[in-house]
Amino acid sequence: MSTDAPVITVDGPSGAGKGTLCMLLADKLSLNLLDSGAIYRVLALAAIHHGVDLESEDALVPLAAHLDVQFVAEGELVKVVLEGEDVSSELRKEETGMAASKVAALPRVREALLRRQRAFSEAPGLVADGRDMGTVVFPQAEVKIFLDASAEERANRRMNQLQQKGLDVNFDHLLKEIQERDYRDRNRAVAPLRPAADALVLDSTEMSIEQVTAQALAYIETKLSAE
Ligand SMILES: Nc1ncnc2c1ncn2[C@@H]1O[C@H](COP(=O)(O)OP(=O)(O)O)[C@@H](O)[C@H]1O
Ligand SMILES: Nc1ccn([C@@H]2O[C@H](COP(=O)(O)OP(=O)(O)O)[C@@H](O)[C@H]2O)c(=O)n1
Repeated sequence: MSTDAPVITVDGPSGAGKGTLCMLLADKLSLNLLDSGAIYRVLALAAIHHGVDLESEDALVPLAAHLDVQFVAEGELVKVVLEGEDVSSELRKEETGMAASKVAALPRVREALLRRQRAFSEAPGLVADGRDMGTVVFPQAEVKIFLDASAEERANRRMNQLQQKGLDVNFDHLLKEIQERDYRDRNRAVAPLRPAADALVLDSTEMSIEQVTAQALAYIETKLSAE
């Protein structure tokens, strides 16, 4: 991978803070951003809208290969348009995340989405957020980070996030959903969630967003200056 367009991967389970960290890193380092989870979420929504069974690999592969999605930057936010329809708010719902983890368990579906994800790697470089960025999609990435936190802390963060949006949420229900999604992501046959052998593992359970960002930036600087 060319150092003209370095790739920084951030993988980890739901609620660990990947999206937050990646946005800050892309902003501070002026790099492109890939939210790979959004692609799996969009595919799950496309399947639901078209009445396609979330476990039918044969029906999902062509949908994945021809996914008509646009990510439109609108100031700080990104509007997600699926087949001409703004699906941004539907995209972030917990049930969409759960549906995404079902379609993401299918090997040929993952294969069909590989090229689309790799196309994000262009100058001046990329920060890639997901589950298999460092292990499968960008195995040659210059910098790999695996961001973790306890399931209880992640459920707590998700609860606060949803409450801030004015949604009524139940901690036990969220924790159960997070654990179910973790199990599916960690135990699937292809591209399971695990740290790459050469990743820095950061446990953010007891860390603030500022501390995580500072540690990640220091690590990135060390790695990129050693290239
Ligand atoms: N280190 C942290 N400490 C406390 N809250 C955090 C931390 N990192 C992220 N958060 C908050 O937790 C929630 C989930 O973070 P997010 O970045 O969406 O996680 P992920 O992308 O890994 O699912 C957000 O509301 C975010 O502001
Ligand atoms: N690179 C990726 C990204 C997401 N996914 C799947 O997509 C689901 C939603 O991902 P996400 O990153 O948007 O979820 P959160 O971490 O934001 O909850 C995950 O639970 C995974 O099953 C994946 O399999 N591979």
